[in-house]
Amino acid sequence: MDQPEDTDALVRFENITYSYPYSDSRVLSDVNLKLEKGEFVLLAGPSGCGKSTLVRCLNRLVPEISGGKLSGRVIIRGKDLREEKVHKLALEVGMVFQNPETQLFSLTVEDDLAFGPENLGLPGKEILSRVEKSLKAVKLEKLRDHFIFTLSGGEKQRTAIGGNLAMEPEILVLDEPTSDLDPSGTREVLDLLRRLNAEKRITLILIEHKLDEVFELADRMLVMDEGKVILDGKPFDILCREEGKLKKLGIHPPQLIEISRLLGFNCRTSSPPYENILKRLAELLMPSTGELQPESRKEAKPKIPPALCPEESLSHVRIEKLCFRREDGSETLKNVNLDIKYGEFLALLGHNGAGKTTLAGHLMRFHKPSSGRILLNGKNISKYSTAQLSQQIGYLFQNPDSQIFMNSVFEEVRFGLKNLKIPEEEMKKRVNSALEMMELSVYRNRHPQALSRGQRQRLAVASILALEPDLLVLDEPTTGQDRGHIHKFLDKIRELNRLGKTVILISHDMELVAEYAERVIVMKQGEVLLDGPAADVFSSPEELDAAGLIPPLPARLALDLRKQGFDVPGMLTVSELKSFLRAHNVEIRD
Ligand SMILES: Nc1ncnc2c1ncn2[C@@H]1O[C@H](COP(=O)(O)OP(=O)(O)OP(=O)(O)O)[C@@H](O)[C@H]1O
Ligand SMILES: Nc1ncnc2c1ncn2[C@@H]1O[C@H](COP(=O)(O)OP(=O)(O)OP(=O)(O)O)[C@@H](O)[C@H]1O
Repeated sequence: MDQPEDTDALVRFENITYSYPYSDSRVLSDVNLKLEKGEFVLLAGPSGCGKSTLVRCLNRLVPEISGGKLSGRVIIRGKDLREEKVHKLALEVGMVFQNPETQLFSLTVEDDLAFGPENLGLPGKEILSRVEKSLKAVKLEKLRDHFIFTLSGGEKQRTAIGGNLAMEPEILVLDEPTSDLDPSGTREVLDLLRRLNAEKRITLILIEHKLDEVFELADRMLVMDEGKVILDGKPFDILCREEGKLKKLGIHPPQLIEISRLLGFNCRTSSPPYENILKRLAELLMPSTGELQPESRKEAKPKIPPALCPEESLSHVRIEKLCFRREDGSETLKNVNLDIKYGEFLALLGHNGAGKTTLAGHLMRFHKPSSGRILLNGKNISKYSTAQLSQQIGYLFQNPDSQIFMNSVFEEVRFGLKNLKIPEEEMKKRVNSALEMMELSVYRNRHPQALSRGQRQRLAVASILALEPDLLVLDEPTTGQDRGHIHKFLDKIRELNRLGKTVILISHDMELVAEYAERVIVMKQGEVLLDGPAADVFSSPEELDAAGLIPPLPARLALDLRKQGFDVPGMLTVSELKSFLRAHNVEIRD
C-alpha cells in the first residue's frame, strides 16, 4: 500500500534495498529514513557498510551509473527520483566524493569552481561572485590560477568542496571531506559547513570515520552496519549510550567524550567545555601532587632541524641538503636534512602543501633533487631506478587508486611479488597472509574497483606488506578506514617496526601519530620546522599552530596543567592520561 505523502520531510528513503551488478548480496537492506530540511546529519559506520552507496542514491548515481538492482524509492521534496534526470539531480544535490580527483575536470582551480554555476546557466556576474565566495571559503585564493594537476592532496580536496559550495545546493553530501586536510584546514572546512547549515539551512549529510571534530556540529547521527541503519539519534546520546556497540563496529568515541566520562561528567546531551575539563583535572590532581610546583616544570624542547650525524653507517635513510625546485620556479623543498635510523617509527606532519609527499617521493626517485642527495643504506640513490628502489621500499600512495591496476584483489597483491621473482608457493603464502591481515580474503576474486574506498586502501597496504620491505613509506594510509581497521593495521605496522622495519608515516591524524610514532618531523613550507620525540613535538603548540597542526587533546591538557604549575609529564593518549591519573590515586570512571 502506498504511504501517504509526507510533505514535511525534505528527503525520504523508502524501503531501499540494493545489490551491485553480478552480486546477490544486499549492500543496502530495507533502509527507511526521513531527513528534514536544514538537518546536519552525521553518517558513520564501518568501512564497507554501505554509506557511500546509500548517499549515491540521492543523485541516482546508484543505480543509474553503478547498475545493479534497486528497489524502494527515494523522494526529495515530494518528487520520486525515478522520474528525475540524473544530470538535473547532480545540480540539486551537491556531492563531495571521497576521492577528490574523480570530480575535478577543469584546468585550473578557478575554472573548476566556475564549472557548476556555468552549468546552472547563471549570469556571468553571479558566477564570478560565487567563485570568489567559494575561493575565500576554502582558502584557495592564492592558488586560483594553479593547474589542478599541480595541487597537493589537501588542496584538491578543498577545490572539490569549493566547487560544490559554488553551486549552493539545497542538499550537500560530503563523503569524508576532511580526510586529506590538515587539522586547521579541517576546522576551517567544518566551520564553513556549520555556517552554511545555520545561515543558509543547507541540509548536510556528512560521512566520517573520525568523529572528534564533527560530533558536536551534527544535529543527528546515523550509524550503519551491513547495509542497515542501526542507530539514529542525537550524537551525544548515541556516543554515550551505545559505546560498546560502536566499539564493536570499529567506531571509537571522540577523545573529548572519553576524557569527560573518565572525569565523571555527564555527556548525554553535551560535552563540557575544554576549560571545565582542565579545571576538573586540576582539582583532582591538587591533593595528590600537593602544592603547585612551578620550578619543577619540565618544558620539553623539541630539536629544531638536527645537525647531520657523522656516522653514516647507522642511518637507514640520510637526506642531505635536499632542495627541490619545480619547473615553475617554486621551491617545494628547501635544504632538508634528515637522518633516519634503522627501525625508527617516524611520522611526517605538516600543513597541506608543506612538501611531505614531495619529500617522500624523492625516496622513490619520483622526483630528482635540484641539489643535495639521499643515501639509502649508505648508498646514494641517484644510481637506482624507481623499480630497483621499490624492492627495498614499500611505498603507499596517498590515493590508493594510483597503485591499483590489476583485475582482481588476489592478482593485485601477487603482482609485486611476481616482479621479485619469488617462488609460486611462497608467493601464494604471502598473498594469503597479507589479505588475511587486511581482512580482504573474502574479496580475493573481486575486481578492486568493486571495493569500497576503505577496502581499496587496505588492498594497497596488503600489496606492500606482502613485499616485506625494510622501509615502509605510508602516505596517509588511514583515510577511508574506520578506527577498528586503522588500529589493527597500525598495530601490525608497529609489530613489523619492532621486528626492525623502518616506518615513515605521513598523516594528518594527530591522535594516531601520538599513539604510534616515536619521532615526529613537522614540515612547513618545504622546510623541517620541528624534529624530535613525539612527546616533545606535541609540547610545542605555537610551532605546531604555525604549521597548521593541533596537538591531541591529552597533550593539550598536559601542557595547560604544566602551565598551571603541575608536574605532569607530556601525555599523548587517553590511556597515558588514565595511567597517570591512576598512578596519582585519582578516582576515574573506567
Ligand atoms: N561496484 C561494486 N560492485 C560490487 N560491490 C561493490 C561495488 N562497490 C562497492 N561494493 C561493495 O559494497 C559494500 C558497500 O560499499 P560502500 O562504498 O557503500 O561502503 P562504505 O560504507 O562507504 O565504505 P568506506 O567507509 O570504506 O568508504 C562494500 O562491501 C563494497 O565492497
Ligand atoms: N606537479 C606539480 N607542479 C607544481 N607544483 C606542484 C606539483 N605537485 C605538487 N606541487 C606543489 O608542491 C607543494 C607540495 O606538495 P606536496 O604534495 O608535497 O604537499 P603535502 O605536504 O604532501 O600536502 P598534502 O598534505 O596536501 O598532501 C604544494 O604546494 C603543491 O601545490
